[in-house]
Amino acid sequence: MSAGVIAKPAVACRSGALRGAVRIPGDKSMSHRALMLGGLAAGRTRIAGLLEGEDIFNTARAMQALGATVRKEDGTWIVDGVGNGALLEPEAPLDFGNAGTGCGLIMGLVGVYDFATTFVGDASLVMRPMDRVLDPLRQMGVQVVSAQGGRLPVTLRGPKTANPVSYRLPMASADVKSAVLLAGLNAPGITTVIEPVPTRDHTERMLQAFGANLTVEAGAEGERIVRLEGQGRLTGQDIDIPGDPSSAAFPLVAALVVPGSDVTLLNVVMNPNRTGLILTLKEMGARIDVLKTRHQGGEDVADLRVRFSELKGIAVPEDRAASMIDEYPALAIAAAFAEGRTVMSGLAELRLKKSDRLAAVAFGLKLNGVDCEEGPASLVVHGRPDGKGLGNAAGAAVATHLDHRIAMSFLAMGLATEHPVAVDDATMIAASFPGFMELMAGLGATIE
Ligand SMILES: O=C(O)C1=C[C@@H](OP(=O)(O)O)[C@@H](O)[C@H](O)C1
Ligand SMILES: C=C(OP(=O)(O)O)C(=O)O
Repeated sequence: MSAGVIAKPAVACRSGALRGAVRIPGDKSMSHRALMLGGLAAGRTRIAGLLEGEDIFNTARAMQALGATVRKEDGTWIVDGVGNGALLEPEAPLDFGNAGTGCGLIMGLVGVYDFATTFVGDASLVMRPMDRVLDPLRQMGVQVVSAQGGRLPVTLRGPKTANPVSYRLPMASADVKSAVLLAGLNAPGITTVIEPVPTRDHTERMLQAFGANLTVEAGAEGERIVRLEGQGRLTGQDIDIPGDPSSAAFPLVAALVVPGSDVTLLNVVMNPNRTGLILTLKEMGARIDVLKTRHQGGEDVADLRVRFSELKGIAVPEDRAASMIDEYPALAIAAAFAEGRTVMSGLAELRLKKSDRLAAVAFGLKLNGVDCEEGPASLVVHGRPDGKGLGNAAGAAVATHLDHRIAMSFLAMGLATEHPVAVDDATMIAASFPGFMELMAGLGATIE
């Protein structure tokens, strides 16, 4: 949210059983990539199911500033691309608002071009370290001017000809992997990314669908080696984007913790790099049925039937973190209603998201009566299955720090606590889940 926008507090109250079948909005990761590759490819890309969230609109505006045409016609987004290698110099700084992925990926996409591009963002985005993306770009010959630690505002100027690199990811990050691959599209020869821990692979899948020569090979000890041939032709595609599992997480967790609930979430991406939350909740005793598995937009998708469940705490395997990185705030809410202790570890990356999510979740849980311990990269939650005594009778609000997932997680929590749960600002929910309030109300949730 840009400075000057007025915060909109919200309160969730203990609700009766949640019931119904709902369609989850389009996947945010896929929506960013569809607009970027559509804007870059030669010819027309038609996108159905695009997430109409603020993070995505910022990517759409950036692609327009780089020469693509983006418009909506009869419910479908139509993108006319410039052709690989033919992005235009933007006339003004590109403003990514709250969106780290939009910003990081487009730094790769356009940063290697031989002109200057400036990147700006909101009060959350300017706090986020972008050096993780800028370091490989520097190796490719990009000149970087930035605030301290690679923070925004950042200005990039590419070399006459970019060096293709072989880059081993120092952290599990699909954003960094994707930025390097997108930069490699404009470098002669082969760009290689080695990821020690697999992360979401939507960039690889979509690049292949647009015609890029990209291969994935298994390396030693579970490494993935991605090789991309630069300067190839990309051709516009028709894409049908399925529902975002990271958005599904909120009604899913709400249905698990509100007694009597029986909810079906339609059309959810089931890419194995995105399903860590479902696996974890099932280990905790969640009744989640994965129904009608099928294929859409190059991904497996399914409907999820979710029923109220008696959950028990577990130790969440650390090596699962990348497959549920955005879902820990929602998982922490499920853990607040589980019998016993839930131990989440390997969470250093959570401190670098739209907010310091480890601190924000621990603060919100404590404010609402949940016993928890925050470590440098871990969170232990002691659950209270019936929600008795939980919530904040005095109406104190959880600080959301411009983070949509903190807002939605705590609103889901308040549906099953004895006292209401308030958040200081629900406006950021529009980043990823514009119809959240209406969707939850349709299921029977009381959120004001
Ligand atoms: O590639 C993506 O679309 C995303 C990757 C993740 O970030 P990292 O790759 O930095 O972990 C995730 O947190 C973000 O919401 C979306
Ligand atoms: C971290 C997130 O997004 P981004 O990194 O794109 O800002 C998110 O949506 O949870």
